[in-house]
Amino acid sequence: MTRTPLDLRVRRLDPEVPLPAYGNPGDAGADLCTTEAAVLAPGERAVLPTGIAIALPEGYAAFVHPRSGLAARLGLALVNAPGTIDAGYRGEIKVIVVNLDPREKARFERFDRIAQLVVQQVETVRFHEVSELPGSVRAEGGFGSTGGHSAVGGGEGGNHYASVVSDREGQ
Ligand SMILES: O=c1ccn([C@H]2C[C@H](O)[C@@H](COP(=O)(O)OP(=O)(O)OP(=O)(O)O)O2)c(=O)[nH]1
Ligand SMILES: [Mg+2]
Repeated sequence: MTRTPLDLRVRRLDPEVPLPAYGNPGDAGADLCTTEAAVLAPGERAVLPTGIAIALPEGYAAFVHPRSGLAARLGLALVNAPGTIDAGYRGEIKVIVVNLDPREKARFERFDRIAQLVVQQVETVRFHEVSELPGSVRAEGGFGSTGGHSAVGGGEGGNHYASVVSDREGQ
């Protein structure tokens, strides 16, 4: 069964920028382009404009996700991944990128696809303060409570994570 896509109003703030587009039918993320060329030195970050503004219906949010091809090839990450676009936001969608490659610059031309936008329904809640929460199997276990990882534990000087956890337990 084919689902009817949600109609979303988009404003082009740059008349030439391509509209966000899905690479394949059924993809979750629609690609966003940068309207500015950029060169990022190793470790450098930048806020890239997309030339796009949207009006999401109430009860929706859009999330700016990294593109895995750029992550694998260039070491490009989004500092705030995923970036949250609130339903009421009418400004330009911007993408906060960082070059995590230790040696190579990351170069982008105008209209390169730099990130992808995932539109989702979201709940808003009313927060009711209580003195006790209902029980659960997990209870307060977290941060690796279900088992370790080969990179964590043992190994010389490599267990910063475990020391953080045990410091907290001592408090
Ligand atoms: O990657 C992003 C993340 C956010 N935004 C825009 C849309 C979002 O609705 C607004 C605020 O984002 P967020 O709530 O994450 O930032 P904040 O630091 O909490 O700002 P504010 O105080 O405006 O909520 O900024 C972007 O354009 N790109
Ligand atoms: Mg906010």
